[in-house]
Amino acid sequence: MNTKFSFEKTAIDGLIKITPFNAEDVRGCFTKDYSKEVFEANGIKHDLMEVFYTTSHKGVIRALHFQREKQQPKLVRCIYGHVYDVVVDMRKDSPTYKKWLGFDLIGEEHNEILVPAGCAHGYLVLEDSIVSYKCSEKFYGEFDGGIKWNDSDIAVDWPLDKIGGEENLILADKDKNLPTFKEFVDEYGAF
Ligand SMILES: Cc1cn([C@H]2C[C@H](O)[C@@H](COP(=O)(O)OP(=O)(O)O[C@H]3O[C@@H](C)C(=O)[C@@H](O)[C@H]3O)O2)c(=O)[nH]c1=O
Repeated sequence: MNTKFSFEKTAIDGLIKITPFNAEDVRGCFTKDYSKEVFEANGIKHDLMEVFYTTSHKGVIRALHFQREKQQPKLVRCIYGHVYDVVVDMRKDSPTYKKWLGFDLIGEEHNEILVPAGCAHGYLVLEDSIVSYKCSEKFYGEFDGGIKWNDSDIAVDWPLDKIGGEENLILADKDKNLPTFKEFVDEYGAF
């Protein structure tokens, strides 16, 4: 069965849910998750600058990240496994400023999201996973930033029950030491 790309807007402006082109046959599945031409035909300009992948164990949280300057729009897909992916709108002029949305990104479903500039992004790994990123801005280490995954102002409802509780959480030291939303905004301002 062949299915075309489909694009679905979300409550956060510029955050789009995408079902890629998939063709299944007796061998398995062919997936095309980015096409400049198809994206542009659907009103989405996303020129690739960098592509990278992260491999994570069940229980990892990588969150909530952004670049303080030159923010990176990114197309995010779990190519293997299952993650609960979260996007937080950090744009002060946005009607959904401080709102978060969560999505199950599942390898077998091939679904992906386009995270716009000005949003924080992260995920909880529900099964050992590989996540791919296709960014339209390059990585600037000096602007690497984020806010705490469990910030009380933002109050993301992470499904920690699906990893057997918070005691099973795996966090990098850098993510343990991120500022709160308020600390970040007090120092740098929102986007
Ligand atoms: C993101 C990134 C990291 N690095 C380096 C920095 C560091 O030495 C090593 C690991 O990077 P990190 O610990 O920042 O990886 P990680 O915590 O997985 O960072 C990622 O998290 C998710 C949620 C995102 O949305 C991404 O944009 C990115 O921020 O790789 C690059 O060289 N290029 C890159 O594009």
